[in-house]
Amino acid sequence: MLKNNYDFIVVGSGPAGACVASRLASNKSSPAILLIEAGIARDASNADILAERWTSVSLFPNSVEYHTTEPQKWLNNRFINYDRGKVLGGSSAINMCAYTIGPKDDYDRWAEIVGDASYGWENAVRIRREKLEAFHSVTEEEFRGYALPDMSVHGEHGALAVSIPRVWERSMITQLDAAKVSGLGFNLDINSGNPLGMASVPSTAKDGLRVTAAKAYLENAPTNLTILTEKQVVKIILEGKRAVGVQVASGEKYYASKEVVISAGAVETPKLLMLSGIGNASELEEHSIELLHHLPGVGKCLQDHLSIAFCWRKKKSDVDWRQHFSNPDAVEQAQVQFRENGTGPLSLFFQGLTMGFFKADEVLHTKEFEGLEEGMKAHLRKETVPIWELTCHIPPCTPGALAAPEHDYLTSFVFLHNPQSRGEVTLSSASPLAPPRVNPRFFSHPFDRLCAVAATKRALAFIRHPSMAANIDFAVDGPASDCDDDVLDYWRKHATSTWHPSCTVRMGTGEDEEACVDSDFRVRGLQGLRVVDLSVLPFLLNCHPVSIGYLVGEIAAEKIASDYYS
Ligand SMILES: Cc1cc2nc3c(=O)[nH]c(=O)nc-3n(C[C@H](O)[C@H](O)[C@H](O)COP(=O)(O)OP(=O)(O)OC[C@H]3O[C@@H](n4cnc5c(N)ncnc54)[C@H](O)[C@@H]3O)c2cc1C
Repeated sequence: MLKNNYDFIVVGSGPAGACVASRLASNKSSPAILLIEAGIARDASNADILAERWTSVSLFPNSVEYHTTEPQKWLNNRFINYDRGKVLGGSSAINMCAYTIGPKDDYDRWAEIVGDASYGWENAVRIRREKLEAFHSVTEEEFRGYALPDMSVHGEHGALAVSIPRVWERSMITQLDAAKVSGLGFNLDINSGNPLGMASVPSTAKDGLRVTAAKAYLENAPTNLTILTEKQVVKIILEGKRAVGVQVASGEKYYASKEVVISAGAVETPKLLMLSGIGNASELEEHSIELLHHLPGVGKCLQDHLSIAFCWRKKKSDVDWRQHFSNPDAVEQAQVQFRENGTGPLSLFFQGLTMGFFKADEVLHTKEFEGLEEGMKAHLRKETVPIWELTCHIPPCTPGALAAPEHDYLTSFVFLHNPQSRGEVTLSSASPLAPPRVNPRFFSHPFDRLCAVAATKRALAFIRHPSMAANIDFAVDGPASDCDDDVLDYWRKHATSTWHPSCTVRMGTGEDEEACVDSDFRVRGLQGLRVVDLSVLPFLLNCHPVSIGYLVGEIAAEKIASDYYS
């Protein structure tokens, strides 16, 4: 029978929560850990095939919390998709499996902002080498000139499988060769600490199968780790200024003699804190929630990466997957073959992506740049810090391409890094089952708009370079012209979130009035309560951040263990 008392309770089983729960449970003192997840425990053996990573949100509807933002004023008042994983493993079970860690300068900035070397590049490398990564590089000889992982910064025996494809698709090679000759820049290892240049990006996968946080950390859980699924935590129970347990929607209460750790993600964590009476006094008052602890920064400072897709019709096909995926019988056969012996089309398609991070120094000589605070300006000038990202090896997803699926397309995404727009997560009601209001205020900052124009022009210049243009017939979806107004108009009409919400329960020093947790993840002013997920980032790192979720989990587990068991 399920007991009610534990040493630690962890709420949410995404990359950060699964990692912290599993690492604490493995401590030699064998503490009793309860991990509570609102979503289902999806069978890891079902169709988690990497080649089908694009369809995970539609393939597993019962693993998704469907959501949109508030209307985005600077994006023509559009509602932007804000889905999240609601399943064991969190969003790692529905994401696109791109594994990037970002620039080393970001880590050192994080350490500097919060005054704690644990977050610096050196320690991040130690954790990835010793605990986190199980790097598989099985690339066949003929492709090795395109990827050479720097194994001095990667781990080989950690919890999370990270892989580079065995065989690379033709169109990826075209894109990487073009990056080499066009001046865009090429990178043999996007995760070396310097992400600048086009590269083949590794995946959180092994042998062509997605690896979720649940697979990496929760399979074969020790008996002192109890995992409860389909239980939504609706309240953190406080006794005075100490967290002592949680209550779930069905009414049961669970108690933690040591600590409660909230890892519900950057949207749900601030919501849960506010529902529990921890947040900005005036906002709680608006919803008649009793204020137990005034913490003004809860839900503030939301950051995310804005992105946009462009599409061109190709003259001739240089991909093999279009015909495959448009034939349902072939898809079914390939699934059977892949499940039987891991071979066939599904072992070849979309095993890798071409992706690169880039600077755009023209934005450094503008009034928008001059308007930024000095620390940010200095950071943007650092050697490894990008302004934008280009991803190319993507199936057609824009309206023009979807309307004529019988053709081959080049689809590219441009992402904005170092976003300056700041949003917030607020309550829509005091009911725990009501979705929160999410307002990223995308594109509200002039610097983001400036960078969108610069990034688009640079991306278009790459596609127009003869090495890429040789196979382009005409543009299908993109700005009407290269002039700034048309580029901005295209972004306003079509830009989307990259589903990288972060920074809503920000880590910081005592001088930062809106900082909610200290660098040991402790909620300021309370005992027995930590937040461990992407909410705590002081700024959104310039990468796809699942890697940072795992890193945060590993760092928190070390800190908590050292407080209780060293
Ligand atoms: C569609 C999509 C594609 C993405 N693609 C990529 C990619 O290719 N590469 C990359 O690096 N990143 C990607 N991301 C982002 C990445 O997956 C997330 O940044 C990462 O999973 C965040 O980790 P987390 O631990 O902070 O939270 P989450 O992964 O959000 O996990 C939080 C967990 O807490 C649970 N929970 C929430 N509230 C409660 C509650 N009240 N009680 C109990 N449980 C609760 C949720 O159900 C969820 O399982 C993508 C995200 C999405 C949605």
